[in-house]
Amino acid sequence: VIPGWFSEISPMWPGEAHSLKVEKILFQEKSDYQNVMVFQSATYGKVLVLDGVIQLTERDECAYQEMITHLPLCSIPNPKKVLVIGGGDGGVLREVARHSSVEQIDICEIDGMVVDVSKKFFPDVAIGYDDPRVNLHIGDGVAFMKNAPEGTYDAVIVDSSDPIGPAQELFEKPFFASVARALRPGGVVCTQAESIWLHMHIIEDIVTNCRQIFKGSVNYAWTTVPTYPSGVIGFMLCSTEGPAVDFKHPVNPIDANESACKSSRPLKFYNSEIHAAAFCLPSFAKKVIDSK
Ligand SMILES: NCCCCCc1nc2ccccc2[nH]1
Repeated sequence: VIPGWFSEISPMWPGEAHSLKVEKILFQEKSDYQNVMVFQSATYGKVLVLDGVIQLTERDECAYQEMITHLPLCSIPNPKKVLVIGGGDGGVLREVARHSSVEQIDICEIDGMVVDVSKKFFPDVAIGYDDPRVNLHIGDGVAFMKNAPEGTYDAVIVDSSDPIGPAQELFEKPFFASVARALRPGGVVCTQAESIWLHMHIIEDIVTNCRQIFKGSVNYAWTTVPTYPSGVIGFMLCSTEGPAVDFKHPVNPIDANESACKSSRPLKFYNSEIHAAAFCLPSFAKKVIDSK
């Protein structure tokens, strides 16, 4: 360990470790579910770390939060009811709130400490909780999904950590089936779906499961996040049987400074061109994803 540096060592990326220079550790405690740490980095702002894995940094969180939210919500004409599973930092809520058609934003986060820590150390991310349309549930997203009435949501966003840890069940078939049931016909789901550089086997299994469960369209998109190992992270975009969804051509564009809630800042990353581009994949990934 190099003093003054945080190295992200994890079985999720064997043999490599992204490092950030640490100025000061601001918080470190064990919740009922995981180790929660916040540190001030030298060049990426404050950093949220769960069980030794970087979840977000102030400097580049926009790339992840904006893409995981607007890829699904800009793909359907009039999203009204949205559910977020995970996402306790509030960043996805901040992005969903930009859509004026949205009337109800439910969020189910298993670890209350993540919510409290985000509100204290990441106010520009946790600002999402200020929107009056938000209903926060602290609990297991798997159970929440099972209890959701059939056909409730226009969109579900699964902003989870990784299959190693509390989020494991959010990557399994029964959970995807419960999401499909809770979505209306032609509803959409967007899930955190790992890195094509590091996790092609995990992605292969997710695509196989999604194609069996979601009878609309199933697509993989990706974005660049410099502080995620391999510099990229992806998303599964699926729709249920019903009105066709063409993820690659946003029917409900959001422009750079549209924001339904007064307090949100202009978009830093997402735009309609990068929406379409996000679905263009390198051949080694296309071969696996398009063949399933
Ligand atoms: N809600 C935050 C999502 C990211 C969680 C941590 C993480 N960091 C990653 C880097 C590469 C591939 C998958 C990853 N998963």
